[in-house]
Amino acid sequence: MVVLRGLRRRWNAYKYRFVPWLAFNVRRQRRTLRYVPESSQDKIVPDEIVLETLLKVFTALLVNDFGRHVPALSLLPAVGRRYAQLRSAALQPGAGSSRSRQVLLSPEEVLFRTLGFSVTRDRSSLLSAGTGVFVSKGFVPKGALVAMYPGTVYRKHEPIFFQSLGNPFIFRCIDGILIDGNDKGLSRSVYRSCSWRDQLGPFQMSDVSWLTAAPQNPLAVGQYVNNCSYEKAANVCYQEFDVPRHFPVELKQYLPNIVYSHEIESHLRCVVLVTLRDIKQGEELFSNYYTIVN
Ligand SMILES: C[S@@+](CC[C@H](N)C(=O)[O-])C[C@H]1O[C@@H](n2cnc3c(N)ncnc32)[C@H](O)[C@@H]1O
Repeated sequence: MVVLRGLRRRWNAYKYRFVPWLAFNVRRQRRTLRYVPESSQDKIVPDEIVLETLLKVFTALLVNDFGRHVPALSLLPAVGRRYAQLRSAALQPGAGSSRSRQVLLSPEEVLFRTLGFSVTRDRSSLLSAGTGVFVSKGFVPKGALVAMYPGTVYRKHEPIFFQSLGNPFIFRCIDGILIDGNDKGLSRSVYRSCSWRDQLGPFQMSDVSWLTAAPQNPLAVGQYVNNCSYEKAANVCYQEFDVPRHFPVELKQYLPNIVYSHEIESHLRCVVLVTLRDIKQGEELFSNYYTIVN
């Protein structure tokens, strides 16, 4: 009996890393476990709002990190001019005093000043669930973008077998696209290598800092959100977002996703986490691992 219970506990902790089990259950349970009604294909947050939110946060991060970007920005005059406009808009009276804006703030503080909350990783409130993600400051209203799911983006036929072994961070989109959000081992090396491959002169086309303990994009912690349970209902949900081609090149350095290969022209797939209800400071985020809105 004790042995059986032990085995069951180990399986419950392991099954989310077992890709065939995940694939089977996503397909089988999509109908019953989705938080959006079957009749509705609408996203909880429209794409335009997701884009607007990302642009707002990324611009604030760029403005805050001004010194580091001056050499790169001066190489592309058009981008430099756009950046100068963004910066002066951000420094206008009413957008915070210019003196306080000159000080380099932590990314979490920039997020708090921009969206009214910040999120961080910490020990989960669930026993033996490892790390989780918490609203560390402020308040997140229902229907807001609260985090991003970082990682390498694989299309169906692309080789992910070795990266997937014992990997609990593989996220499956409804159309079969996979996102590997593991910040360790082979997954980490693949992400870094793709990121170097895509670098455009001084411009990074993606953010590699989510692989560290101090991500420069503070939203890029969604891979650490734990699964809901009877006691802890889901308060966030996954939503797919394709990055439009016109996304500003100077802001791509904050995107925590990269495509594994460039075989065909396609949009970069991101997955964002959006809130299902108001979430207060100190609360942990919980998702349903089978809930995706495409
Ligand atoms: C994507 S990871 C989430 C981050 C993880 N907590 C960590 O510290 O790395 C998924 C893994 O977290 C653990 N986990 C997630 N939700 C859980 C829950 N409700 N109860 C127990 N463990 C959970 C399982 O080990 C699962 O394989």
